[in-house]
Amino acid sequence: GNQWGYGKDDGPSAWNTNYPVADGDRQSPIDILPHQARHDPNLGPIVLNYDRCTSINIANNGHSVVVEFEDSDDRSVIQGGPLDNPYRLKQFHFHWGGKGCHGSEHTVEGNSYASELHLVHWNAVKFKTFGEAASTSDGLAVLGIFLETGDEHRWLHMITDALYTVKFKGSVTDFKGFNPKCLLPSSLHYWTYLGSLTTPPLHESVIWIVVKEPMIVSEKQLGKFRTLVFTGEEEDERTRMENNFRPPQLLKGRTVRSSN
Ligand SMILES: C[C@H](CNC(=O)c1ccc(S(N)(=O)=O)cc1)Cn1ccc2ccccc21
Ligand SMILES: [Zn+2]
Repeated sequence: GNQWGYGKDDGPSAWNTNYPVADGDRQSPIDILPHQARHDPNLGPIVLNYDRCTSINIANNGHSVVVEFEDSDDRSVIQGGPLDNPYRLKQFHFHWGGKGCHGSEHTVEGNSYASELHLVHWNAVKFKTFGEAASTSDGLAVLGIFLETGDEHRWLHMITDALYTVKFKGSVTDFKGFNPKCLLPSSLHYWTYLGSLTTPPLHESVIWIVVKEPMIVSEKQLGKFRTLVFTGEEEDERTRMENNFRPPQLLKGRTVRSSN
């Protein structure tokens, strides 16, 4: 099939071969210029109702580590801000760099963060399935949170302690009772713009909500993400999972709005 990755031959610069939308008009991520963002007083706060969220498993899909949620009802939704409907939490995952390098996808005035967390939600009011929402304009809302290195994050160990169970591509293990609300920074002020999935198939279906305040994690915690490998247990080469980020794409005239 359309094998893609983050290497020299199958990485972001080659994606447009199998996914021509890679050169489209609303691709993500982007470099955010705060002074050029339009402050919109009509942009209300983001509201997260995760209190009854149900995490199911944690998996290595060969591109990142993903925690999946039960999304058969509105038990965990995001609403408000730029969103006209509540969007259901489907999964969250991370993008990160190599040791001492940066690995966020969005950048701010050309500056990268160490990593970026994506909480992926879909519009179950307008669409019957995640797949349908993922391939239709504004079917998805992704909340992006930057990770910056500093003190240890008091709750991230719940994720990093499980990473050894999903070292290889294709591994999945139970991961119940985790509420990602514990990962969020204190302020949810954000930038928002219309964009895309940042990995193939790169569908232009995402309302991006990028939180301004980063969460702080320790270098040691971040290093545990790099113990994962892109490759399957049966493959002989072990390629460390790191630098799984797409670089910023052209804005092509889009407006980035800013909550207060
Ligand atoms: C498009 C989908 C696979 N891709 C994603 O779900 C996805 C989500 C978020 C991002 S990011 N980095 O922009 O936040 C990137 C890719 C395949 N797919 C199609 C139907 C479907 C049903 C269940 C699961 C996956 C499914
Ligand atoms: Zn992502």
